Amino acid sequence: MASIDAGNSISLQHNSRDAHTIAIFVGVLVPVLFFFLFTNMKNRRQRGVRVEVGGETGLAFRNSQYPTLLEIPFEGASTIAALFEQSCKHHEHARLLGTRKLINRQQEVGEDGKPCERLHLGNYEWITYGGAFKRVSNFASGLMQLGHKTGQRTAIFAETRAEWLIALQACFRCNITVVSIYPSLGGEALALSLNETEVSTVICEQKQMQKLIDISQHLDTVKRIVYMEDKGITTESSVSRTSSHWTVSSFSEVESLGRQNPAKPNLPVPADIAVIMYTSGSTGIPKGVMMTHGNVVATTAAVTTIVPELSSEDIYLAYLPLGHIFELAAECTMVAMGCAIGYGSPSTLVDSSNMIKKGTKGDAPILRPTLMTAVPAILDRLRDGVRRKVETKRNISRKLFDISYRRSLAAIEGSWNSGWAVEKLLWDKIVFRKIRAILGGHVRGLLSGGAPLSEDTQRFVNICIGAPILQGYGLTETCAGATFSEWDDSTVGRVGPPLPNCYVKLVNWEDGGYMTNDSPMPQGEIVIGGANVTLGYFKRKVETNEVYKMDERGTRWFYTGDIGRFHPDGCLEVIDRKKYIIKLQHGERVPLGKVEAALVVSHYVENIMLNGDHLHSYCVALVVPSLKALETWAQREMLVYNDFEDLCQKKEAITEIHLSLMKVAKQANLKNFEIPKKIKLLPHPWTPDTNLVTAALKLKRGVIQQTFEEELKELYN
Ligand SMILES: Nc1ncnc2c1ncn2[C@@H]1O[C@H](COP(=O)(O)OP(=O)(O)OP(=O)(O)O)[C@@H](O)[C@H]1O
Repeated sequence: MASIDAGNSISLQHNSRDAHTIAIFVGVLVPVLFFFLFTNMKNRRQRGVRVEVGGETGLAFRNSQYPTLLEIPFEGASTIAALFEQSCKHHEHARLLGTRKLINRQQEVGEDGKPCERLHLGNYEWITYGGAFKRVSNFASGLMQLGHKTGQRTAIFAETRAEWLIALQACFRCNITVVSIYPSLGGEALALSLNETEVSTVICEQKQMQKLIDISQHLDTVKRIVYMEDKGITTESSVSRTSSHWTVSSFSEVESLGRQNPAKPNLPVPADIAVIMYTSGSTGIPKGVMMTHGNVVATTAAVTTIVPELSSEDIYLAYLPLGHIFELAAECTMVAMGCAIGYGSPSTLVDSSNMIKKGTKGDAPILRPTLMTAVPAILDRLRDGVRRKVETKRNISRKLFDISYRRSLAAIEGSWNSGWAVEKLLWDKIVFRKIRAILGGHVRGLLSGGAPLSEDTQRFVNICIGAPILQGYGLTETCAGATFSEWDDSTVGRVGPPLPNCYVKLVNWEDGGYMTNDSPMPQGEIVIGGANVTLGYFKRKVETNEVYKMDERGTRWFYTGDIGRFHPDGCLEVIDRKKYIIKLQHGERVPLGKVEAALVVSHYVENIMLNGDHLHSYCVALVVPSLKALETWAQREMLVYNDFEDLCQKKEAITEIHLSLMKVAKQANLKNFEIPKKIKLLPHPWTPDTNLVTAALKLKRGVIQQTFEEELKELYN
């Protein structure tokens, strides 16, 4: 018995040891093995593949999932008008356009002591796809009734709002080409673009009327104005003053005119020009790009493949300028998939936005979007806002944030022992939930584009928002999209493989020394070919022929002037624009935009422009400091100063910001010659109104260099 007992106990011990081993194997090794397998598979996936194409010799890639180029999102949707009509029928009862109710406007005094307007906004009020289709049809009929003829052009001169999209779609139903104009455009540029494109009807916001009145003597072709009504803004006097020149009608008058006089649509074909869109103007005078319906639907088709399971369950927050192709393409994509679009603005986006009345809610927390777009400057601000908020917290909360951030970062970067589901849930619940609430708490994807995004910002926002930050690369000339990083690609600093609607080719830039046989990665000028490449610049044949080329196989190529490199998995990294890669006195090359994107990570920096040239051996920088960050530091240091302007002159402030720039430069592995040796602090913000940045918040280098010529000279003394 005893031996049996002993044997039993031994075999029991054996069994329990075996069970233990199995448990360890199943509980630890299997997940670890799976983790490595999965991570490897994800990281090794070939996202872009080589392709043989026509035209200039180079190295071309296409999207690995699409052997042939995608041109339309659905059967029959070959124009934006047809796509809109199909979607409205298919999603008739789903919500399409949401606008916040304006409760009142109030004049207050801002933090800087200047008067400012604050808005008390209520909930979103919605129009369904069916309702929007009726309004579009009515507005289209109304325009015809007013006397606007097919073949004449309209201009939309307004901030992003539901009526923008209604007017745009209405024009397309009558095959009218729309000229899109940024509301921040100054009088002279406004007159120039309206005259150049021979616009007959301007559709604007009530608040933009005065700008038109001021230049009315210089407008050669405008015959009528349709203004979008704004609650609480009166234009009676302006309307009567202009009536001698133009026919002036309100948006709702045109709709009701159309309702009473329905007209047959005159639908476009894919080759018709849908939009003449002006480029941002970051490198000079904006050029009008002619985009066909075919171009826009090709972009729409491609972008629908980027966001998984895009559907009428999705809510998109629209607030970037619709006059920029990035926003227009995003909204067309949302419409194609039946999503709801809630309108907001950069100055009312979150609770702390400068036009939101204290104690009331920003657009995002009310709308609770699932998808958003952003330009890098906005993501940088979001990151700074979160960092500032964390800094004001008690020591323990700060520590908790740091730990959770570090652990989440390690998980994303592939550490096997962090970021497991339970741990992730814990950090989400106790740390990140509050940050996510800033944008409503439901964002599942954020699309960034239009300019270089710093790796630090991309990662920071990705972790804090808990959603992928997809980076896209494209130009107005390529109808936004050329490449987009993919949903499951957790790397930063790259812009993904080619979109399924185009090829992306690198060609040698010998003068700059970027060659397709460079090692370890091929480099060169980025050339884009496919259905999204637009017709060219309006009335600028010479410039068009310089950068647009048709190859022997019928593919249209656009030479972007940007320099990039392809990673082994077929993803593109944009190095910078040719124009922005400058050579210093001793021949070192500095990609200004890329370096600025790394330096803007300093929490002291609101805006920065790096400057360098072949006459000097070092770079310098003009910096607009963040008022909040610099003043908080100055108070902590008990520095005495009169006002912000005075603070920006203080040696201590300059040194503090310079040190911070050097720190972030080191973290981003910048080379010594890329780091500015001297800096100048400028107290006034660079906004589109100052003409120092574009409507999409990109630097206008030429204008900045001219405006601060003296300051730059001083920095080189
Ligand atoms: N993800 C990105 N990373 C880096 N640069 C980008 C990215 N997306 C866009 N860009 C830059 O933006 C440029 C396209 O910008 P856009 O079409 O808005 O007008 P613009 O080129 O700034 O204006 P203009 O042609 O009048 O100077 C590209 O050529 C590229 O330099």
